[in-house]
Amino acid sequence: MSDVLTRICDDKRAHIAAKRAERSFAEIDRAALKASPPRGFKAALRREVDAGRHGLIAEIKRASPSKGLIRQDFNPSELARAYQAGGAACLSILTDIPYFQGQDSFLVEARAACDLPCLRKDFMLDPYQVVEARALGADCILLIMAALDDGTARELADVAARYGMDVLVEVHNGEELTRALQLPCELIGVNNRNLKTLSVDLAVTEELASRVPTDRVLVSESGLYGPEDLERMAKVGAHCFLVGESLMRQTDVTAATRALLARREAA
Ligand SMILES: O=P(O)(O)OC[C@@H](O)[C@@H](O)c1c[nH]c2ccccc12
Repeated sequence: MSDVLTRICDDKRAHIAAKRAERSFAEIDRAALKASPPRGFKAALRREVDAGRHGLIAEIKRASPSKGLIRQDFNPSELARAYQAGGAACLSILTDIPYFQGQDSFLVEARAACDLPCLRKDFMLDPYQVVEARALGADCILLIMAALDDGTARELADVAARYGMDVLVEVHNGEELTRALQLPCELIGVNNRNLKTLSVDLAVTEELASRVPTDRVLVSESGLYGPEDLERMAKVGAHCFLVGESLMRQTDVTAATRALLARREAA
């Protein structure tokens, strides 16, 4: 039986082939070159960390393979504005359709509704998707080391750089981290969720954090619910966070974002 990540990536390859038949590479390339200029994603996170604050990447995600439907009342523009008002530094928007009920239009709408840099959250396997991300307005893309060989990861990172986008490189174990550190990418995301089994453990960030050089920006991803989880991650040197479900389940997203970022006076 194949694992979740393998199934997602197999479906993604078929999806990319269909997209390519609909809209040629030359066409999306033209759209990418005309797109609104990239907002600095990495710079926005660094600004927060340098000011002694938590750098939050707040995620717009309607559903997931592990949780099913997460949010009923789902309006990407409103969510983007709510996250910005609550103090998020950046946004992450799921565009994968079959597993996350995402849409490319969610990225376009969310970005247009706020000033925050936006990550296209998807399973990137082909340069076509990277150029398409820029055409949709993305400021950053995600590269998942568990889904990519070294050569492809390098190629996708190079394409992103050529189009002025930042790259968040995601790892889940020491071997993937070693490979990620060979890439010319400053944002290293440690995913507390194993994408093959979907199990979550915050100890993953604790185990890997000390191996991330201080000139990189460490982002702890997944399974973070309250300020105490952020403080736990901050203790091992992670000051940036990617949070989805816990915020998406709240009625008042702005208040929830503020509460998540609130730090104890003594801290
Ligand atoms: O909803 P959570 O547990 O707060 O997690 C957010 C984010 O880290 C998660 O959605 C994620 C991390 N890496 C991914 C890769 C693909 C899809 C989704 C993800």
